[in-house]
Amino acid sequence: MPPLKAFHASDVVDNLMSNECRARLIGADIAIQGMSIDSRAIEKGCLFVCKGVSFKPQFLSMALASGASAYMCEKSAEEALARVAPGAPHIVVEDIRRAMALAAAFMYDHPDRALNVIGITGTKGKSTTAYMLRSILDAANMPSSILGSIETDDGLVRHESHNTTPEAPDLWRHLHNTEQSGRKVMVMEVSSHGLKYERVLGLHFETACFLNIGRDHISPVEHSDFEDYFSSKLKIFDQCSTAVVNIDSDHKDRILDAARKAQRIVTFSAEQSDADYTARNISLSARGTSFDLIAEGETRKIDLGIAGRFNVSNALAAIVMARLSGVNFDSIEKGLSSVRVPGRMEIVASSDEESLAIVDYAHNELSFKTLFESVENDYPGRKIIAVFGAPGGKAEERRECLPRVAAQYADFVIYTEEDPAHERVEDICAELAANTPSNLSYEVIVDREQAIEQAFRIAEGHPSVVLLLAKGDETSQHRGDRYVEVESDLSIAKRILTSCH
Ligand SMILES: CC(=O)N[C@H]1[C@@H](OP(=O)(O)OP(=O)(O)OC[C@H]2O[C@@H](n3ccc(=O)[nH]c3=O)[C@H](O)[C@@H]2O)O[C@H](CO)[C@@H](O)[C@@H]1O[C@H](C)C(=O)N[C@@H](C)C(=O)N[C@H](CCC(=O)O)C(=O)O
Ligand SMILES: Nc1ncnc2c1ncn2[C@@H]1O[C@H](COP(=O)(O)OP(=O)(O)OP(=O)(O)O)[C@@H](O)[C@H]1O
Repeated sequence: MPPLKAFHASDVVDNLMSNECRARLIGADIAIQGMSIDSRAIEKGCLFVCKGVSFKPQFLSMALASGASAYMCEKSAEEALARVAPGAPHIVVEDIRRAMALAAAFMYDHPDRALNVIGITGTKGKSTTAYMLRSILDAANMPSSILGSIETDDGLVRHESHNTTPEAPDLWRHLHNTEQSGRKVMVMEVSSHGLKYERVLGLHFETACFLNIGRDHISPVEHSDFEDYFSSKLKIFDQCSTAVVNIDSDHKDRILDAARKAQRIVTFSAEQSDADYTARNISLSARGTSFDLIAEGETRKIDLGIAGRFNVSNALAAIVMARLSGVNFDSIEKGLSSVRVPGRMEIVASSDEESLAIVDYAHNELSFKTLFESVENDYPGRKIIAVFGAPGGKAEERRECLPRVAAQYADFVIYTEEDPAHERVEDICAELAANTPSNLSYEVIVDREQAIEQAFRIAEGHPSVVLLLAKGDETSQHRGDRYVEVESDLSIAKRILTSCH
């Protein structure tokens, strides 16, 4: 691990107070180094943060036994925690989420000041755009870190991600690691939850990009309504130098209005000509897309190594952010032609191309509409068979809108498991079934592997496209409190199509 400065607990308190975050040190002014929010991953000498709806006092006992030097907690938890950790030095604060974010930025010494931090928000396309930008930066020999829903790679540590935007102490550690690894750029997806729950408080984005907005993540455990979801996302412009805005998005006037907080606004559009970066002559094929980029007074041909009309919009966003990072057009062309985004628009075909599967991450109304529309355009005359479900315990609106959108395009759907968490897959599928318009035929097969096999059986004998949706190349299902390992949709599709044809 790279060197990290040690502080005294009182330095942290002073820093919080200077940021208008009330804090009080109780006990010895002990040395602390680093910060942790998880008692199962404690580094010796760290400050342990006691927070969260399911926090238990025994996590604090575990953290101290594993070597944490001190802890931070809210006033309301102080008494209960002092009982399990008598005499342990601690910092008491009024708002733990704010305090942990500001303290982490301070203790990791604000690595964002030495980095080009690029934040991408929007309802759909964040991961895809991040991967496109990263592919361009690679082509330009500018290695970058990435934080997003697919993976976390900070130059020193690389693993699958848990959250799209990590909790603040993890975020600042990844920024610190990025700086230590010698990388100069951090490309990160910024979720509405990341913004709402202060995970990115204190972080400065050189560039903040707003891709689009649609209804999603509205449920008792997420956003209370669309306004809460949308206004959370708009907060990204409070902390950036340059705002990049897609003027094709719904609610574009409000987005542009919020973007005025930035020093500069750059716009892009795949549909209109009055943006700074636009696309013309879009030509789609099953395996990729090409278009003319009109920007900076010139026209250039761009070949995109990924299918789907909506990806032109993502590519434009990546191009703008690459230009703002000083990348030349040769590297942009090279990076975009070779891009692969795991689990997004991944096409698997049988040797005779008669059977075709698309593994994609579409799972809400906006992405369903764009994906189905794109498939209908790109594969005229083919039967469309879709396999999907809906997650347990969140985004419940999807159970109503996904069958409705599918019915406009698909010939047959199979409802199946998709991260049921604490609900029964049968119940979720029954809701999807009850919301299915009468013109769409469907079947419920709870086991996802069997559902996919059945989709290919139905497809046999007709030119068709089988859409395996919402899981991408994920290798786990969220069942109860556990993430159970399963074979990914991509792997199942490859296995079936290569063994049967
Ligand atoms: C409001 C918020 O930021 N919630 C996040 C937060 O939860 P929390 O603070 O309530 O913590 P908790 O899960 O109740 O656990 C309590 C604490 O005990 C600790 N713990 C737990 C077990 C143990 O043995 N020892 C221990 O120390 C945990 O590390 C945690 O700090 O910290 C947790 C651990 O880091 C996150 O999983 C959790 O995200 C919630 C559940 C979540 O996953 N939310 C989703 C909806 C989300 O954020 N999604 C967005 C993407 C969606 C979008 O596009 O907008 C995302 O950015 O991922
Ligand atoms: N610009 C876009 N507009 C609409 N739909 C899109 C767009 N880009 C991608 N999609 C669809 O959304 C799916 C998810 O894309 P991606 O993973 O890039 O989005 P995301 O914003 O990172 O999603 P999430 O928040 O769920 O992680 C894709 O598989 C595709 O079907």
